[in-house]
Amino acid sequence: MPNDKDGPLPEGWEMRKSRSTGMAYFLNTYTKKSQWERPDAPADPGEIRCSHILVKHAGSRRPSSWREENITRSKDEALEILKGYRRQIVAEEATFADIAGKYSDCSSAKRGGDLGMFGRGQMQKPFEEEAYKLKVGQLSKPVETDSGVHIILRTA
Ligand SMILES: O=C(O)CN(Cc1ccccc1)C(=O)c1nc(-c2ccccc2)[nH]c1C(=O)O
Repeated sequence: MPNDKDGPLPEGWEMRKSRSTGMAYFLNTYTKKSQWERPDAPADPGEIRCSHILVKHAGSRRPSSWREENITRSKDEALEILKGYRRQIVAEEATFADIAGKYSDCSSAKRGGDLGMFGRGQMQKPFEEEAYKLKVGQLSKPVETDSGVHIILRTA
C-alpha cells in the first residue's frame, strides 16, 4: 500500500509534531528512528502467531492422533465437524482454546491449538496462505492441507 495518507501507520510507528517547525514527522517506536516521510505499510509482516483446530480424515497423510488411533471419517464429515466448531466459536458458546484442547487432532491441542510464531516457508502452503491473510484476532474459513482440515485463529 504505497504512502496511503489516510491509512493506519504500520505497527510501531507514531506521528509526532516537530516542536520547532510544527511539521509532522514519523517516529519508529521500536528503532527510535524518526523521518519526515510517512512510512509505507509493510508489504508483509515477518512472523505471525496462530492457533488452529485440525480435524483429520481417512485421506490425511497421517490419519491418527492423540485422540484417535485410526481416523476413518471422510473429508466431508471432517469439514462438517469443523464447521460446527466454527459456529460454536463465532456464537461464543465455547472458546477457540477449549474446542482445540478437546477436539483438535493436532498435538498442539495440548496448548489450546497454539502453534507459536512462524514465518513464511514453515507451514504447508495452503495453511500459510490463509494464515497470512488474517488480521490479528480473525478466524479463517476451513483450510485443507495434507494433514486434514483446519480453522486458523491469528493471535499475533
Ligand atoms: O502430515 C503428516 O504427515 C503428519 N503430520 C505432521 C506433523 C506431525 C506431528 C507434529 C507436527 C506435524 C500431521 O498429521 C500434523 N500436521 C499438523 C499441522 C499441520 C498444519 C499446521 C500445524 C500443524 N499437526 C499434525 C499432528 O499430527 O499433530
